[in-house]
Amino acid sequence: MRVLVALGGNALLRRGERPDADTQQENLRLSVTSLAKLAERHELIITHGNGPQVGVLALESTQDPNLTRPYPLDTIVAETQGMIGYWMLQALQNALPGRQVAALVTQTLVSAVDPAFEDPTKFVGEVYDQDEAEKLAREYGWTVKQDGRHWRRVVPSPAPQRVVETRLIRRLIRDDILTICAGGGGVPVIRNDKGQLQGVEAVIDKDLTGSVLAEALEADVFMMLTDVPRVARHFGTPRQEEIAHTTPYQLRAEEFPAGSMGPKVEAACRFVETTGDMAAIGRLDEAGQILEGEAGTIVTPNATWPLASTL
Ligand SMILES: Nc1ncnc2c1ncn2[C@@H]1O[C@H](COP(=O)(O)OP(=O)(O)O)[C@@H](O)[C@H]1O
Ligand SMILES: NC(=O)OP(=O)(O)O
Repeated sequence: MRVLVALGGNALLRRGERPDADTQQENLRLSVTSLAKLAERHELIITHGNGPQVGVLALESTQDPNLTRPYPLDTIVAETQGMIGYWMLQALQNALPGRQVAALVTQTLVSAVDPAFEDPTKFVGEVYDQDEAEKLAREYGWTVKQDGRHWRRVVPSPAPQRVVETRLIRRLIRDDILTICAGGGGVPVIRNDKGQLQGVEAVIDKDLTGSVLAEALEADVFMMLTDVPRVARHFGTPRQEEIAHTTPYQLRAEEFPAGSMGPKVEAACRFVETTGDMAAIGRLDEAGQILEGEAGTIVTPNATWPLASTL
């Protein structure tokens, strides 16, 4: 089976950990164990988040006295693809000796007039208390918003339209190369009035890009791996109820938070509605069971649809 996996932030950083390189590399070394098992049996394409890392590099660039202006976000997303791509490449090569692995810098097309440019929603970087966040916003011209109990910087997050390097990725898959791509949702680009690719200041949601890429690559399964076992109704309340199997129709009747489960549910619905194939959301260490339909939240076109693993 062809499986596109979108790897959540906790594979790199657990809650409360400092974003040091060695911490993230060690976390990834453990995280790739379950991916390596999948890669032995399936055609795997891997994408990953970059929200915390974009924030670290953007702040570093903002505070660099040698720069006339901070590096733009498209450049910083490319930096995170290189950095996280390198960590993942090495972890996977060490877990799968002899296997060819590639980590690509890839771009994702967005619309230049996407309304998201006027309304930043994507959380990046560290969490602050309200006073500190507002001070940084004044100092650096950031927009900050509340994220649960904390405050964080937000940046525009336009809708992904297409991964520019889709054909190249397809060729790598055909050659049995385990490919890491579209990291951090991809470097956001538009086509300018001369028809040329040009970077824009944004961070695209990796799950939404994952869904677009999974469709373009004709993946059988689109799997989003995070730190909760299943999507839940009434999450975080005494009425919490985990969802084992559902459909886009049922999911669209519920509400999920914009900064976390919302984009995952939307990405799952879009993939299933467009392709008629299976999407899933669950824990990284249960990836194998999720593919068998024994863990995670499985999303299929209808309630009686056969699981991908039984086809
Ligand atoms: N209805 C829900 N069901 C399950 N988890 C939810 C729900 N609503 C919000 N969440 C939160 O969403 C988080 C996963 O989203 P996020 O942290 O953005 O993922 P990642 O960084 O792993 O891609 C979970 O850790 C959980 O706290
Ligand atoms: N780009 C992106 O969606 O990153 P996170 O998943 O880390 O927020």
